[in-house]
Amino acid sequence: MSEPTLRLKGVHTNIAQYHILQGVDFDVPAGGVTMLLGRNGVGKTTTLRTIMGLWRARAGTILFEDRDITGLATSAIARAGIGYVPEDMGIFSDLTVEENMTLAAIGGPLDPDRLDWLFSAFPPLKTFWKKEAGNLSGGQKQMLSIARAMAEKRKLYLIDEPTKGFAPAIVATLAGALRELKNQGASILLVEQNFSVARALGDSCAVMDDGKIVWSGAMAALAGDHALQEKLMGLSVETA
Ligand SMILES: Nc1ncnc2c1ncn2[C@@H]1O[C@H](COP(=O)(O)OP(=O)(O)OP(=O)(O)O)[C@@H](O)[C@H]1O
Repeated sequence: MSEPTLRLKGVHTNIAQYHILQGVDFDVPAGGVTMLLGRNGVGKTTTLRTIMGLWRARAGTILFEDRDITGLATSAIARAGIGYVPEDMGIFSDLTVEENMTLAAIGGPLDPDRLDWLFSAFPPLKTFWKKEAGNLSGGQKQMLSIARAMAEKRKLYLIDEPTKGFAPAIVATLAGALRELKNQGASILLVEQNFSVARALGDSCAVMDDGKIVWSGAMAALAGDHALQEKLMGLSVETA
């Protein structure tokens, strides 16, 4: 396996008095999709937020391309080359789609070729370019949220439950865009409860329980072992 793009070593995070991450260790290989799976409430979102510096690790190390990013400001982590799609989408409802996209491009103006690609992946963004984001449907808001993280080429994308609650056609559009991003050579760390999407997109996989990684390996190995899925993730996995 190639050198990891991201490495977490013994990461502990507290939220208020609660000890949520209890020594998280895993690697995200360079290129391809790493799934972060596990039951509800085991710490997946907290892991992504800790990587982005939105929660502070109180112990442990986070290395991005061999650089220690633990303790850096979120803006510095983004500038280092990590894009983040939060579970709550993080878009500005009062601003237009265009303004949302323009603000997301932290390095300068939007690249026209990049924008053309995003329009082909997410056609509603072109249709509603001058409209307020608050007027978009839920699926279109999610497209905007993902497109914002993709507004500039990044080395690593952290994406939190992008398909949650959406109809199959929207799920297919979102998954198709993530596949294209992967085919462009990006590294993606993806939290996803829809096991069909996880199986279709994932190359490697880390499974969390109770604030720790309890299994890691090839996605194909987990996808082919129903007893292991049941043991690690129980009934929270949608196998449809
Ligand atoms: N702001 C907060 N204040 C207090 N506890 C929190 C807060 N955010 C998360 N937690 C707790 O931290 C634990 C881990 O939550 P987290 O959102 O990381 O889990 P998750 O694996 O992403 O779950 P889900 O699939 O439900 O999003 C949960 O017990 C949750 O209740």
